[in-house]
Amino acid sequence: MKIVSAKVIVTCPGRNFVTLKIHTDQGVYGIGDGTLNGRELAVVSYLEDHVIPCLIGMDPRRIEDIWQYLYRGAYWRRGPVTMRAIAAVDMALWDIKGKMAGMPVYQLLGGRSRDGVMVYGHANGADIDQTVDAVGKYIDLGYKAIRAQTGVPGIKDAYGVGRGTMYYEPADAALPSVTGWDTRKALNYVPKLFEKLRATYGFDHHLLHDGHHRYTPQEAANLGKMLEPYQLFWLEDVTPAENQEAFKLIRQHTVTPLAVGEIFNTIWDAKDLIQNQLIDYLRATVVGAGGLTHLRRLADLASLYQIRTGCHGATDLSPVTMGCALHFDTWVPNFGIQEYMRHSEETDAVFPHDYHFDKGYLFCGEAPGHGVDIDEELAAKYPYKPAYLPVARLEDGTMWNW
Ligand SMILES: O=C(O)C(=O)C[C@H](O)[C@H](O)CO
Ligand SMILES: [Mg+2]
Repeated sequence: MKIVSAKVIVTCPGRNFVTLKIHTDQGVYGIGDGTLNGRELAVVSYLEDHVIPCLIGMDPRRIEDIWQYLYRGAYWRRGPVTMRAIAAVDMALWDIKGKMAGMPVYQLLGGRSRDGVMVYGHANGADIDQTVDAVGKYIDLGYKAIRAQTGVPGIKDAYGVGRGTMYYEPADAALPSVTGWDTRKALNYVPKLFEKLRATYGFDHHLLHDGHHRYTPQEAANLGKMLEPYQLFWLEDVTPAENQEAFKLIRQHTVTPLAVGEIFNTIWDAKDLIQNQLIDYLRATVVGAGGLTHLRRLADLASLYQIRTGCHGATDLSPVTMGCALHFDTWVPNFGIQEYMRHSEETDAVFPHDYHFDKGYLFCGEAPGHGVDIDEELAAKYPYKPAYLPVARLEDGTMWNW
């Protein structure tokens, strides 16, 4: 069996997606996601100019060998562009293997560990009252877990407060828009949101919050401590994780569960965090961390330390990644939760899929492969549109982490 051709499809049904389609000499094809929000065309070039020429003639059944070939063979290891390109190939190859075997991907991974995949939705509002109302709407929709982000008085366009209630699309401008940040203001306000959420809805639902890399380790420890009475499911990306040791300081001061890793590319980004038990949930996902082949290595290492998975699932990850993630989540023994930011109707139409939401859970389908396809004719109607993530600056103009 051989790979005979592969192509990259870029489409923008409301936001940009990079999709790889690999064809084999047996008439079977596979689909993979390589979207890198705000830097999409770098992955397109990496795939078209440097990966696809090497794939032609290879045996698509050799998923592991092709992964090693693209990782070790590049010499230049890791990084978001390389690892997303590898992920796109990997997803397409698992899709092909599933179709050849007549089995859904979760069966190939080892079979079902659970009936459904618990997800969390994104509630946000301009202030505490609006955010509390938004959480109520998610509860009415049957969600068991909800991430809550609020606008903060005095902070321009605080992270997580989007346009619309069901979609949050931060990559919103042809050049990066400038948002603000002020830790003092956030520390004054965010705990009050969770106080009000618990007072309004009680403690039956899981609540989550994303610090989006804004706090220093000391500030993060302070926030974690202040949030303890509200029993969060997790506090995410509370400080940047390039320095994995930084989490020791946070851990010493708070029992609020910590999640990190949506920007991790490989197991090396998470190794010390995992082995020192500095986090509780790992946010790495299929497109970010080199596909299913590499993500399961991360999950296995994490399982030795009772750390559970919580795959990134924002809308910049295409339905192809969501499909793969749901097969992974259905299998992985140390599953924690799956993020689920709904895609727009236009996106869902471009990527027909067989997963579905019901009462706070997502369910992957039983179609052979990962169950997500691309309607190329429809995709062609939505050409690429440059869109950047925002940047963040402090009040005095200093560049900060968005
Ligand atoms: O979903 C989350 O937790 C995020 O932090 C979303 C990110 O801002 C988004 O994926 C950036 O492209
Ligand atoms: Mg996040």
